[in-house]
Amino acid sequence: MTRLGTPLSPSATRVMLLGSGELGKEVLIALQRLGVETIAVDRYENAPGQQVAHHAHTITMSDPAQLKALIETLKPDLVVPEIEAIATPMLEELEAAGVVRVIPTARAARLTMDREGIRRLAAETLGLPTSPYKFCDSLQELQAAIDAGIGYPCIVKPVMSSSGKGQSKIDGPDDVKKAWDYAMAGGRVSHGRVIVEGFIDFDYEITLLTVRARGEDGGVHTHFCAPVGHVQVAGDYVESWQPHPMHPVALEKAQEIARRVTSDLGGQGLFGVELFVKGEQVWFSEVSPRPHDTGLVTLATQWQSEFELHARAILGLPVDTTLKSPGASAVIYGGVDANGIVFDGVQHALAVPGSDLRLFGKPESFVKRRMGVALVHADDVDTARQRAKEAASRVRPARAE
Ligand SMILES: Nc1ncnc2c1ncn2[C@@H]1O[C@H](COP(=O)(O)OP(=O)(O)OP(=O)(O)O)[C@@H](O)[C@H]1O
Ligand SMILES: NCC(=O)N[C@@H]1O[C@H](COP(=O)([O-])[O-])[C@@H](O)[C@H]1O
Ligand SMILES: [Mg+2]
Repeated sequence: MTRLGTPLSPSATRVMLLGSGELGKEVLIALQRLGVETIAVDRYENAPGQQVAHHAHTITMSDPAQLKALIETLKPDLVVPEIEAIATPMLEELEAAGVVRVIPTARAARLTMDREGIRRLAAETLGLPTSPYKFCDSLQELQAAIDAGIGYPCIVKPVMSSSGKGQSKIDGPDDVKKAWDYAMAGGRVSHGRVIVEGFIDFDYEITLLTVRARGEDGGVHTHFCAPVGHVQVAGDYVESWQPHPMHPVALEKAQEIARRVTSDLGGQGLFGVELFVKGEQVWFSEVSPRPHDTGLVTLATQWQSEFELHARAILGLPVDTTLKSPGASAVIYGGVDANGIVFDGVQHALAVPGSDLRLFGKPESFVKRRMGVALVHADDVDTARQRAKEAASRVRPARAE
């Protein structure tokens, strides 16, 4: 049975987010609406989620000592990882000692923290179809892996990175050194290890948002959202839409892969299962044991967004993954390197029929930093995609005078 308390009182239900970017901000808002006392932690001050939580803390989350000290001092009921780069072995220790419950589990956070843990689990333990891959610790090993069978084209990624940071495609021998150097510069935590993956020539890719939530019978059940289609540029999502139509055989395979990987990771919460599809063939790519950036679209398309679903599932509450309307999202990049930027054109953007915006409030903008997103609901996905791109393009980030 779930009992929720009153925030800022001794009865409070207290939840700590580790990472408080745009995705965490929406989870925090969903928790706030249920009267949960929220603690937003990030690596820099005034992160988006810190601006809406009851409490804000800034630490190096990859430092086990700092993480332990904060959790032991604040003693939250739940710890909710929002990014990969966290000292997850410390979370496992604290969970094992009964100090805290980690969402979905500390083991899931550790396995998905780097590409090696989750890829070996999916491909080698669970036998799920994936691209061919190899892990390499040097340029020489990378070249050898390509020559020994991965071949061209292939994709190189730092083992610990996200949103395409440090990722590049290799089309031939001339690109190998460039890709290695780029990976070394782009990882979240310096780590001289990469994965090289054979290139999958997919028809389309989806995120299958999958929720493990407790039912009234007390058991944990798996629920699927309608497939989210998306377009990625340089490994970073720029556009997503829901629902993405799928051949029934491919959809069944996608759900089976998602069910198997999320059941193994266990616990309660929402997962973003990334899949590549070609005809009736489906490959597992990776999984986030938390809301997914491409799932921002659900703020416009579902009765319960992926953030509300996560909040409900982690609190042991029932969920409803029903679609409300077709819709789409389009990313707004910073376009400039500057602090405290301004956004012009918001009134024109919101004049697009069915549109909404999220401006995340990140204190510092970079040319390619995601600073906001346009959301649109419409009668069909094609219209929604056109309108979302139009709305996003009408927002013009600029340096403050
Ligand atoms: N083996 C592959 N074959 C073809 N395309 C790929 C492959 N691996 C990655 N991609 C493309 O690059 C995108 C980003 O890859 P991936 O999801 O592994 O990176 P990421 O940095 O973890 O991104 P995010 O954090 O946004 O999920 C994929 O969504 C896909 O479009
Ligand atoms: N693909 C993962 C993803 O989208 N994560 C989201 O981006 C934030 C980091 O943004 P930043 O790099 O701009 O600080 C994270 O905190 C999370 O909300
Ligand atoms: Mg991805």
